[in-house]
Amino acid sequence: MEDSRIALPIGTTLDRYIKKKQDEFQYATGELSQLLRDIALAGKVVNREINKAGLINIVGPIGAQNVQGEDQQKLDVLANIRFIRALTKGGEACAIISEEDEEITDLNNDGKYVIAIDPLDGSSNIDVNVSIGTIFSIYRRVTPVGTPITKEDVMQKGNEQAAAGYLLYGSSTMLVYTTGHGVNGFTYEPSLGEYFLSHPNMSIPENGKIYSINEGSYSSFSTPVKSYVNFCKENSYSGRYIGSLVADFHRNLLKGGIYMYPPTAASPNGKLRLLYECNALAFIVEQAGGSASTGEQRILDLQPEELHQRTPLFIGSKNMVSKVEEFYGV
Ligand SMILES: O=P(O)(O)OC[C@H]1O[C@](O)(COP(=O)(O)O)[C@@H](O)[C@@H]1O
Ligand SMILES: [Mg+2]
Ligand SMILES: [Mg+2]
Repeated sequence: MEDSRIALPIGTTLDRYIKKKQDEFQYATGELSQLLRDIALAGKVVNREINKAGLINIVGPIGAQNVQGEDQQKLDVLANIRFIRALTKGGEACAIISEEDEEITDLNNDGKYVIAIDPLDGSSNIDVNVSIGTIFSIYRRVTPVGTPITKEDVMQKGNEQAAAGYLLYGSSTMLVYTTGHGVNGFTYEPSLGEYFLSHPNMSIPENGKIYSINEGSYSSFSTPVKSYVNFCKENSYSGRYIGSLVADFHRNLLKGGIYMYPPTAASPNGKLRLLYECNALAFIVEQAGGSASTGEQRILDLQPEELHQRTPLFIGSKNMVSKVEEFYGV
């Protein structure tokens, strides 16, 4: 017999939710909704491939490097193909910036939106069956529809995002997104092939006791970062670091915490990319009541100069991020 303590009524599907919000906020004429559906659909395909990755020879490196000199994994490349294909077929996107492509992928000049995407985040965890994700940002183009896209369309500040989200391929698969009216999370039910609203109006605790950082690089952290890490230890915070940004971020969003990727000897500007990693999560965290900073400046105010630009990132519970900024002297 079903236990009423654990059996939840299955309610709102992603499709129904998007439709309802579109009617409520009229945030678009339907194209933005369609883009979210396209991304959600590609996410289902990628999820299926990840689930059987070890069985169909798609784990491991592909033998090439991306523009940033990182070894591409087979799944990085496959996920990139899946998302680009879905966004191309949809017709709403005029351009895509991807971690896996050196240049902008030009699509339909009649599309109104520019997409920035990290198709597979947490590549080093693919082969070891640990949670990985996809991160995306959606911007409205600034040049007239029907004309070729320009640098202006692509190099927009994070605070211009129309929507942003991530897919987390974890112990369950989730889609979390915002269109600037709060953050909502949907859990994928594979047997029904549907995402259902499971985490409405997500908000991050103002204070947290989890810190996530690759402490192996401690010796090359700057003094403010070392001081903050020591502060976390003195206060007996829990150290939790999966090494998949999406997964670390998602845990901290639910529980309260901070994720940090500061400048290190190996990555003097930090490792994470502004356009397709940091901006999306910064928009989400702010919509959930948290903050995202370089240590000295709000992430969403940064003016991008390059497609694959990196930035230091401190993101999570508001009071934790302001404590880091205090150590920076902000
Ligand atoms: O191994 P490190 O240096 O701690 O870096 C881990 C970080 O690198 C990333 O894997 C970078 O993302 P990609 O896997 O998309 O390149 C983040 O997900 C993660 O938080
Ligand atoms: Mg990534
Ligand atoms: Mg990636």
